Amino acid sequence: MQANSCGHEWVVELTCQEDESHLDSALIGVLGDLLSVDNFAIYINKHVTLQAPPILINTHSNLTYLEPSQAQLILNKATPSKTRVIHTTDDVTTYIPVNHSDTILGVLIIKTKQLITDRISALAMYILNVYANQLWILHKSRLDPLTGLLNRQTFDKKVMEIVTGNGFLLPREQADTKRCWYLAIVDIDLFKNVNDTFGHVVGDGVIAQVAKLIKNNFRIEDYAFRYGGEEFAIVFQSQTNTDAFNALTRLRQRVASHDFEHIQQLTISIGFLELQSADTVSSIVNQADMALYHSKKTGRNKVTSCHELTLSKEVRISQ
Ligand SMILES: Nc1nc2c(ncn2[C@@H]2O[C@H](COP(=O)(O)OP(=O)(O)OP(=O)(O)O)[C@@H](O)[C@H]2O)c(=O)[nH]1
Repeated sequence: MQANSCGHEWVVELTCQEDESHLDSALIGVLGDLLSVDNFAIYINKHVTLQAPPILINTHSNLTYLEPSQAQLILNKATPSKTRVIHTTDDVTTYIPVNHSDTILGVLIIKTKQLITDRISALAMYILNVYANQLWILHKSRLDPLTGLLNRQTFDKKVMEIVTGNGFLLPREQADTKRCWYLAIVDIDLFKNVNDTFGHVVGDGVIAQVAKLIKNNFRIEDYAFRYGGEEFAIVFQSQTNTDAFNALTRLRQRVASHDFEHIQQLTISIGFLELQSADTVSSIVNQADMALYHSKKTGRNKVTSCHELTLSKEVRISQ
């Protein structure tokens, strides 16, 4: 796309994007037009507000692929709004930070035979600032204001991405160990009593506190959502159903032993299942809900695996 000297068309192209993957594609296109070379790579921290390593977004880049930890080292050396240039005998590498306010969200790496002009470098920085602002706005729009967890609207999309294998999956430390994705639905037990006894303000505080315990109990590459009023969804990776059960049991125990302000004790009930590639979002949620219902029905403060529930029903039917 051609743009006038101040890049007006490029800014419009970036700021009209409402979807993060489309925003990434728009940035790749704009930088391709601006730089007129294919030798560039864009590494972005997709978690935005969390300290997570940056990942490559233009995966067809001609540059040597950097592992997230290597890209992180480059990011650590970056200063907001300052370009860094390294000359070697064969070429010149230019590093341009992607920053929002004083936070560096990523880096653009350009390899050329000759130093790029100051105008191109300044325009690239300007485009990256616009991209970072738009990324920030999209990120904020995915969050629930009370808990800071991902909101309900983001849930279906993220689950679909994972089920179809199109999501941005951050690499795990032991990348060679196979892990599966699981979905858990978590519901606060007898929460109506909290509201009725202490009022909605205390109730809101309790919801925020449970959200914090959920966040602290899972990994940075897992996803936690506020699914409804006092209901949460966690999409996380585990090696086996038993590992998933244990992780959720740890959360259940942490909530049960947590000292909540005003209220004495609080428990949660959980239902979970492994995500399969043929599933639809509604069937996944239905199955998790069934397992959750079982936890509630059999006394609350429990974790039920959908898999175990199905097996035990089959055993009962066959008896
Ligand atoms: N404070 C507060 N309360 C909420 C919010 N959203 C939903 N609730 C309340 O959460 C309560 C949920 O109650 P129920 O669905 O009856 O379930 P429960 O009392 O938790 O009982 P069980 O789920 O059967 O253990 C209702 O009183 C809702 O008004 C919220 O955002 N803030």
